[in-house]
Amino acid sequence: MKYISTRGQAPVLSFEEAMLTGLARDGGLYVPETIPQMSAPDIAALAGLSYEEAAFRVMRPFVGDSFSDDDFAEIISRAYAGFGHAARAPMVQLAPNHFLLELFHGPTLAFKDFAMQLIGQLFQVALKRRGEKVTIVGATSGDTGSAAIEAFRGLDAVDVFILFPHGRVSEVQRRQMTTPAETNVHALALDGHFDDCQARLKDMFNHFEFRDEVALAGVNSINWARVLAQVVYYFTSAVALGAPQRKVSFTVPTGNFGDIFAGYIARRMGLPIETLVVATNQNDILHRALSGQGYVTSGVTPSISPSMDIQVSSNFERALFDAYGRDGAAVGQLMGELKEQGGFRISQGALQGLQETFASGRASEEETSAMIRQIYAETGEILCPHSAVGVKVAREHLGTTPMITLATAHPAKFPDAVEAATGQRPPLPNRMADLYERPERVSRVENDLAALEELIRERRAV
Ligand SMILES: Cc1ncc(COP(=O)(O)O)c(C=O)c1O
Ligand SMILES: N[C@@H](CCOP(=O)(O)O)C(=O)O
Repeated sequence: MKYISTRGQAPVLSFEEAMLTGLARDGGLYVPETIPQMSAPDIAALAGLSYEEAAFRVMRPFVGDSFSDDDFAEIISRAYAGFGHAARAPMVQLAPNHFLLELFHGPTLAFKDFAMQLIGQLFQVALKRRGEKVTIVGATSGDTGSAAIEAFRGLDAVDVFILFPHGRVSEVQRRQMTTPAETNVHALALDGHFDDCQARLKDMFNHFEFRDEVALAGVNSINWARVLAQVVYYFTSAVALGAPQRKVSFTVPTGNFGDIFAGYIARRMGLPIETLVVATNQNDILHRALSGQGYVTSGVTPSISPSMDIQVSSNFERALFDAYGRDGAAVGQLMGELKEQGGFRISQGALQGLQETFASGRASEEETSAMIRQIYAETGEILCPHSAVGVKVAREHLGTTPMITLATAHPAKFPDAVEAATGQRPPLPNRMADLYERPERVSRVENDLAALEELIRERRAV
């Protein structure tokens, strides 16, 4: 199995190389050269398996000879052992044709744990085998950072630096990043918003001298392995509702387009997904783009679903690559226009291709809050604001095909927004009950590439 860059100019890599490389050296994102297929009998055979067994079958073809069957099975088993629900990704029914896929039972209470716990294990095995050490730098709007820190804390072969937008993550998210005591973990509060954090991260990858000096690695959804791990729960949930005999649709609260892109990969593998609905908050660049208004950035507005306060949606590049017939030069040109002019027009043919798979919708702040309140009143389920954005948009797309909305975070990560909507303050799980008492360790940093690189050089121990 080989991986190629969306810009067509970087070396072709194996799964392990692509995982350890992160951003391609031409600035693009790695994608599989071909998408492995699962036949209807293959999909049907997932019914009744444990999450781990299903994960092995879905992901195995993408891994090639980077890991043996035994190693890969062991890695998967360790990755999900710490989840707080036997099903890992349980589903509840919200309405006759509408289901909620709860992806928040991992150690940091967000869907990011599904991928981050896995790549934590994959990195450990790969780095040990190679005798290498790396410096992981991550950009987060709140959840990726805490999941990465949890997955990599205390590991000898890794230093982890997480850039988060100062004052724009919830207190729980911040404390999850700033309270771990392990010295290989560094939380950096950047003066700016998430797009600034992600832009500086990509700048570091594109600054080869720095990248090579510190052995830079990335665990954002830049990293293909992150996307791959998220493909699994599309299969397990669809099969639970009758796939492959029965089609399903998904609505995905979306920011960086990684989670929904995993659904797109599941569909390309053969899973009968009718529609993938992109649900955005008021930072709605993806909804505007998919509605034919061009992909035009307009500044980030803080919202009650802060993890989705994103305007430069990294993985949309992967979708564009396919929509433009896998033409790396065309993608490179669009990304150049994005950088220089703040946006680009999507060609009619590419837009049509995207619209065959993706629908979209947005939720305002008031609509998000009202949806948390309404679902609590109707079902007793307390949604986090991101999941509420999803449910609101999903309800506008309900039809005869069962709809699965992804619940991407636990409501206790956003207690203020939830309490304002429902009057209920969701408690943290017992294992995190002292989070507010733990001492914090964080550095405030400027949005300045040279200063960030200097800080990382000084602090890294590996
Ligand atoms: C809770 C939550 N929901 C939704 C999203 C959006 O996911 P993606 O960036 O993969 O589109 C994020 C951030 O990634 C998140 O943390
Ligand atoms: N919402 C994310 C943003 C980063 O997304 P990623 O999937 O590319 O890591 C977050 O919580 O940090």
